Amino acid sequence: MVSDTLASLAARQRTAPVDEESASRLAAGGLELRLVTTDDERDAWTQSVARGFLDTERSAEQLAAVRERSTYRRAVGVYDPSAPEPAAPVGSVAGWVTGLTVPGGATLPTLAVSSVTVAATHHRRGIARALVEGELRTAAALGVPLASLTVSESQLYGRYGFGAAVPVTSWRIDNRRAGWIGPDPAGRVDFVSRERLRELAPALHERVRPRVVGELVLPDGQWDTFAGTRPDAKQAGKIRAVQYTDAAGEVRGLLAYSVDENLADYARSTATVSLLLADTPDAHAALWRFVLGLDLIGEVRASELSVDEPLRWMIADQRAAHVEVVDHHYVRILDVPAALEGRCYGAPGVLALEVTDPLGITGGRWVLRVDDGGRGVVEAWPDGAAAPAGATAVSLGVTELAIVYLGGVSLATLVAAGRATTSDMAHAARVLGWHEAPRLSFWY
Ligand SMILES: CC(=O)SCCNC(=O)CCNC(=O)[C@H](O)C(C)(C)COP(=O)(O)OP(=O)(O)OC[C@H]1O[C@@H](n2cnc3c(N)ncnc32)[C@H](O)[C@@H]1OP(=O)(O)O
Repeated sequence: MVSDTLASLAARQRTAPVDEESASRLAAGGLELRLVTTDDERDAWTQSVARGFLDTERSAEQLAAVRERSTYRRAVGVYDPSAPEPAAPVGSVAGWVTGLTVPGGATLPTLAVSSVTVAATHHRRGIARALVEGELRTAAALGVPLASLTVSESQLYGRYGFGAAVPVTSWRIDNRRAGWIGPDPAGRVDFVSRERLRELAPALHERVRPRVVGELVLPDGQWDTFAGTRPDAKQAGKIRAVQYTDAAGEVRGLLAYSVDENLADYARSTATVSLLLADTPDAHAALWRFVLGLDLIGEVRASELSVDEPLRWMIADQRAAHVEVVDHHYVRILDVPAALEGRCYGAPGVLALEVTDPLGITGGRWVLRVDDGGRGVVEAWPDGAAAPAGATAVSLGVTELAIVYLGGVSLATLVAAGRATTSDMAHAARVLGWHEAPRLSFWY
């Protein structure tokens, strides 16, 4: 459940004025930075975003569906008063405050950033930089400790302090070859309607999400995308929905997949899993077992799975699966002490941290003391003061701190890559590490 703090931060972020520094930087180039408020502005903004993401012009029905489902998001546009159609923004960004699961199971507020586009007529003039930096400063000023996003291109966001904290895997499985050696759970698997999947998924996700580091509280409207229940959904009828019910009669898992026929060899068609939500190991195993056993299917595809996905250990022939690791969920720390105190740690110890932030939002020096239970307390470490006796020194950029923040990448790896330094690599890596790989199961 979204806490009151999260809801109140989200409400304040939605209506906060645009960042003055970015507004004046853009004004110097003859451009205006504005919040999108009216329906007409929202529709024009949505059309610009669709074009920016190589999509088709939106129909009236699609615009209405977007309007109805995006009230939780703040939308900001950049306008060019000298353009022939000045009401159409030349730059866009959306952002909303939601919850991110961090090591230890706490849900911390994060500014989810999306829909960053700049018209091809106006690109490479600093518009995206002004939009992203402005939204980060606005969220930081409100006290939001983190920001996060998923990306179209990997090299765009490191310059703003975002780090690829949650790598995930994409799978292509030769299901005939794989061979099931996992469990055969006692519950039952049934096809259900997409509407039923839509109805059950939000509560099931909120049961699972606090246990999975890296997952976000999902805006309600996104479930319509998974279930194909938006009025404007494309090819919604391709989505097949399945539920797993345990022996006690409780629904513990949901699966959505679609099939593409192989016209050259019908018996080697492809099934693509778009959602596999499991509350128990039994539900997880039963749904994978079901999908790998589908008739007429020669390949099963799935993406946004953990780098440590247990499926690997439920198939007899691991080489039947081609697994690719991809960068997926990027995190930006906006408040180092709040972020560090929000998570738990892999081992006790004292770290003396020097963090640099090129945007000047949250760089500085802190001492992190982690107790035997893995809880961390952060103290200021003033410039010029010596580090506490016995502390392990760690020096890194805010991007690198974000990369290790969720425990998905070891500090030892970043040291080996020349992106961080420490006086005791093994100890610092153990403290900052976490026992489970993080995951984010969707794009936003
Ligand atoms: C969270 C999300 O929404 S991810 C989606 C990102 N958007 C897209 O992929 C849609 C298509 N692309 C676009 O709309 C634009 O090209 C954008 C938004 C990526 C960039 O917008 P621009 O206004 O051209 O960027 P801007 O001029 O502010 O450049 C900022 C920096 O990013 C760099 N940059 C911009 N685009 C790219 C790119 N495609 N590849 C590498 N670097 C880039 C610039 O060189 C500049 O670097 P610097 O300031 O460190 O010297």
